[in-house]
Amino acid sequence: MAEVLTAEAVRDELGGLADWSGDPAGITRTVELASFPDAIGVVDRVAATAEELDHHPDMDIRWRTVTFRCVTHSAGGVTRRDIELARRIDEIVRDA
Ligand SMILES: C[C@H](O)[C@H](O)[C@H]1CNC2=NC(N)=NC(=O)C2=N1
Repeated sequence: MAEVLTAEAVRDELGGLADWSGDPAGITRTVELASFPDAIGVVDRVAATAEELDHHPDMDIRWRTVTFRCVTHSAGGVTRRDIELARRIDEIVRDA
């Protein structure tokens, strides 16, 4: 099973993930899209990537604002898999 990162390791990784915040309990990013359909489009693309990685973010949709939370539920905290997922979410948001 993937190991939960230390607080220091999460802080280091967040240095490369400027739009994310959090700690070993979870990392989050909130994004406001231009419209509700745009928000759903982003969620749909993130869902496809999550299936590809077999690693799934929590996603909270409020009209055109989406909050992503990455935590490895089976490990009980943030692992490298969450950092990779966050990077992939950033790519999808960048292209939206
Ligand atoms: C069998 C499969 O790998 C697991 O159920 C995966 C699926 N996606 C997951 N996603 C997340 N975020 N945490 C998990 O523990 C997790 N477990």
